[in-house]
Amino acid sequence: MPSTTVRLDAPLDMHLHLRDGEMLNNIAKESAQTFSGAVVMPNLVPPVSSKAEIVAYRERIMKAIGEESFIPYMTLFFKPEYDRVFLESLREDLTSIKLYPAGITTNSEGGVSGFDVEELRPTLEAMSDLNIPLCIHGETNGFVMDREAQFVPIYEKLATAFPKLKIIMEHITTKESVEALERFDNLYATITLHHLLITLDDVAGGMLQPHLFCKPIAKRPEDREALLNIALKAHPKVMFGSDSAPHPKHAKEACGCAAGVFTAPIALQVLTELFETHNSLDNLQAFISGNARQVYGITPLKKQVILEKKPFTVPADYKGVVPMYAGERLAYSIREVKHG
Ligand SMILES: NC(=O)N[C@@H](CC(=O)O)C(=O)O
Ligand SMILES: [Zn+2]
Ligand SMILES: [Zn+2]
Repeated sequence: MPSTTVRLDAPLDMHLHLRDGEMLNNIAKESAQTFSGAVVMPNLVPPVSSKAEIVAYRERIMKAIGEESFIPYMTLFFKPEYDRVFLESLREDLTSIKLYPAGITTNSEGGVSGFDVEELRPTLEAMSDLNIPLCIHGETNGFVMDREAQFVPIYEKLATAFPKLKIIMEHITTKESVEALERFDNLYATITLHHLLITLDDVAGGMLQPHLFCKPIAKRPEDREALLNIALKAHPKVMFGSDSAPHPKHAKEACGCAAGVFTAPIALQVLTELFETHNSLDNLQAFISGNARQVYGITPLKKQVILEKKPFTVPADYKGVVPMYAGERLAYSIREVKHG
């Protein structure tokens, strides 16, 4: 009997941390081998915030991925002082601009400390005119389980004030964000793999699981349900964004565990199993690529990933970075990647 295979065309990861230096060289291929491209987050130390830094970071990424065909869709770290002339000068070098509230997540200290529309207007209007999407890590500094829901009014304020600006709610984790998506034409979202699978119970309900600790923290079963619901039907405003965020093992298995789940090497296999389990395989192509093409207006490199229903045991680590499901068996493995 022939084994079950699933073909994915040009998978895109619309939210990825590739890091820099040794980590970049160690992990970039884990995405570049199977994904056609990824939106690369700018939260380096210091953050990517000039044309020279974007261009140089892109070059370091291309060097790290070597022979693989892969497009890094570059982003700039949002600062309210960016003006139109500056943004015009690097329009061709970037895909979006990423806004972090100051101090809310890994390497976000230089982020935004207020959301006064008039203060942000010059930059956001210029972005709107230049058709540069705004990606946001949407959390307040309130109670950890409420941070994202508390940010929804800020999303709404921005979506109303800048109706032509594409605003992407990154790595959404709550039903409140899912509902906001429906209320505003210009709000979109990325959803991670882990937030489709886990709740806070998996992180802290038993023995603490540092490799599942991330920002935003995984929420309640009803939140996961709301995310699953729109992902499985590939709602046209949602895109896959792994938020794969590698940290060295010693920084995760530590007092003061760094936030981030490393999923790049397992994302396609696990998504395939998840969509199959829910009889939604027909929608996976749109979730993993089609919706992102529409929302961002991008044409990815041609790449076909053939997955096969054959167990794959997840390695304990990838060069010192522990992936989600380390040591466990997945139902699908990558059989082949075809180029062109
Ligand atoms: N998601 C995380 O928990 N961590 C990300 C930052 C981010 O995406 O917020 C990281 O850079 O480590
Ligand atoms: Zn984030
Ligand atoms: Zn992230």
